[in-house]
Amino acid sequence: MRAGNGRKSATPNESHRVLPGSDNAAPGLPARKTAARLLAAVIDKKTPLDGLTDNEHGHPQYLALEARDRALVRAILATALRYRNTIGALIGSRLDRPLPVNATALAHVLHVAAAQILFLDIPDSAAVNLAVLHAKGDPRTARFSGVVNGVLRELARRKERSLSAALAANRDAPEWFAHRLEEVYGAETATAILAMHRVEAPADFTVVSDPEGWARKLGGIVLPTGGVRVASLDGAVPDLPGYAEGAWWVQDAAASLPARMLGDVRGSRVADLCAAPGGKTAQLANAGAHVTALDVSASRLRRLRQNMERLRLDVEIVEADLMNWEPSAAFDAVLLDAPCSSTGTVRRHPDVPWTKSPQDIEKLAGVQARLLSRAALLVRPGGRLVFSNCSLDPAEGEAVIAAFLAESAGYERDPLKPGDVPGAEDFINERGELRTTPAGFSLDDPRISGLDGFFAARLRRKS
Ligand SMILES: C[S@@+](CC[C@H](N)C(=O)[O-])C[C@H]1O[C@@H](n2cnc3c(N)ncnc32)[C@H](O)[C@@H]1O
Repeated sequence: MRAGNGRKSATPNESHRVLPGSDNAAPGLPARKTAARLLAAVIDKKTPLDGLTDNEHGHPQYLALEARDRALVRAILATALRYRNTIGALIGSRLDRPLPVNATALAHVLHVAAAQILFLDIPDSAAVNLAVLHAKGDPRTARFSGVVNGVLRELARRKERSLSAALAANRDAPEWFAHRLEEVYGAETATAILAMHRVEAPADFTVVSDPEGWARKLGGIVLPTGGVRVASLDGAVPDLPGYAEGAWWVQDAAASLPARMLGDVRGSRVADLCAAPGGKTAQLANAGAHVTALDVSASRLRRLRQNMERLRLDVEIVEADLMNWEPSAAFDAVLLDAPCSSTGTVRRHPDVPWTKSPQDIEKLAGVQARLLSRAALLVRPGGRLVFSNCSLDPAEGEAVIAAFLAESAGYERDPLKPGDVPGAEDFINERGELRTTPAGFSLDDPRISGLDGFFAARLRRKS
């Protein structure tokens, strides 16, 4: 199959004009075009997918679609990103020579179609025909429409034979990320983490009470950490039983652990810094603390307020930058769930490794160090401070804490002991810190296994 030669290859700067005669009204074509456009934004411009597919402020092309097509676009993109290298290798194997490096528009059309053919429940013929129409309608790809047709038909014809070998031969992550996981966790754990990144995460719920009852009503299981896990949801979260009455909130099992590391907070004054959208605020308020929830983002605080209203939890909400916030008195306990690279959430956000870089991790580690030094000033003598985030990288976790302790004589470790947070015993490291990865909670069925990657350390301000 010919990919065309370098001289004739398309340039990324060509316009997105639609060629005359292309069938723009074909059912399903706008969804495929949108998927390719958003894939380009993620891969070429490093734009996070969450923003592009936000139902209020998302990409205009996405917002123009009906709800069903939006869901299709999200499914195509999640699949195309989760299996990006496997898909790329299979496309490559059907080409005589690699695609020219600047033929990115063509690559995105092929990846969007291949994701459907290889992994989604969509007829191969529909995926191929729409990709060909798509290619014909865009001046950047029109001359490659024959290549698109040939490559995708071959891919569909041989998928039974080639897919499992390709899955075994490829790591579905950018090289920097796979390499870093291996360096930090060793080859075996890195492989297990990357395998979990291919699987859609289950839905986890933190319940106000009666986990067994809610597991039955939601069709799930009770996790060792006390939350409820459902393999996949039937419909939208607000339509589930218990939503309106505030009986639970959606929160990954790992994300539920840092707030519990503060211990018994009943009646204590607790500051949840970097609080929005409020999963940990809800845990602390539900446990009986007087919570001050602070965040710098007004829009994220709006979501926090709505969540607290639904859960009927009373918390003080402060919109401020932690770096210059001056509360009137110190707190009994402080939780700092700092902004991070989010590399622990790849199962839910498969764009993360493709949009983040080692430089982002380095920059975020600096932000975390500054926020931690600031948060440390807000704890009363003898009080506890928990620092957490959802990065898999020790530069944003273990190293931040080690550096903080090295220069903060007024603080000491308050190591986590087995039993402090029931169900988290397997995740306590030798320094008494919490470290989870998606390879944890490994059950027989991968669809109900795993948890987000999280780090949390507990410190005490010396009296
Ligand atoms: C990881 S999220 C917090 C998630 C939240 N703790 C939860 O469990 O739902 C990090 C938050 O930090 C906030 N943030 C970032 N920089 C901040 C700053 N300088 N001051 C206050 N909040 C900040 C962001 O707006 C974001 O909401």
